[in-house]
Amino acid sequence: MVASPSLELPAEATVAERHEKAPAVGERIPVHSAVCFGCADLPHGLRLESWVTDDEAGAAAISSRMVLREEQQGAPGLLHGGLLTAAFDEVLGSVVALVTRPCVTARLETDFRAPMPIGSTLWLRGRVDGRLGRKLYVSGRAHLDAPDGPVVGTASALFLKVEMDHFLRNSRPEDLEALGVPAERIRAARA
Ligand SMILES: CCCCC/C=C\C/C=C\C/C=C\C/C=C\CCCC(=O)SCCNC(=O)CCNC(=O)[C@H](O)C(C)(C)COP(=O)(O)OP(=O)(O)OC[C@H]1O[C@@H](n2cnc3c(N)ncnc32)[C@H](O)[C@@H]1OP(=O)(O)O
Repeated sequence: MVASPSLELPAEATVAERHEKAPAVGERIPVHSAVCFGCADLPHGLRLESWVTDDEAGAAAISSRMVLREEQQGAPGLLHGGLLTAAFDEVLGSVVALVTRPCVTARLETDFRAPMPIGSTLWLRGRVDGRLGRKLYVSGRAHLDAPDGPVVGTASALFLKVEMDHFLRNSRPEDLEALGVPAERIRAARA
């Protein structure tokens, strides 16, 4: 499958290794925010669980697991397609965060290859294929019911490194203050 031109890995891109402070191979990736739709243990969330995995080329890679629930249906008995894309956003965002942070999704393309029955488990993989300046090129695969089960979806994405100011300027002030960010710092970023 050929990705859109802006998602193609440039020849000058370099291998994106895990940051020295990132979790090691085999370790669970901690929930990055208690309110995250993707990884937090919320009644309405995807509840993805992720682990750091090994990669032949030394690139950052993860494996994730998601159980498909009744309330996630699109067609009867099948996962809503947008939720596979949301799952890839979480998985690919989490693998990028092993390299550098904070980053945001700029472009995300999903290929739906087979239906995903409710009650089954998705095993997703994400890998940072390369980095060029602020741009991180990532790809992912979703397998049904086993880490090496049939491939039901694939994804390619571009993430961009941003400064903390991105959140200081755009997140709701009350949410930032709840994280302990001083009101003065928020005001200064927005001045
Ligand atoms: C104190 C508060 C702390 C808050 C917590 C912080 C961090 C959290 C930590 C860890 C997170 C861990 C895990 C996360 C897991 C899952 C989260 C899921 C991820 C998300 O849920 S995240 C939300 C959705 N996401 C957005 O909300 C982004 C909205 N958007 C923007 O904010 C801007 O759009 C931005 C910043 C993307 C770019 O803006 P910009 O001004 O920085 O960059 P600019 O436009 O100059 O582009 C520079 C070069 O990228 C190329 N480029 C840009 N966009 C492109 C596109 N779409 N397609 C192809 N190429 C593109 C240009 O063509 C140019 O390329 P070139 O340099 O070659 O010309």
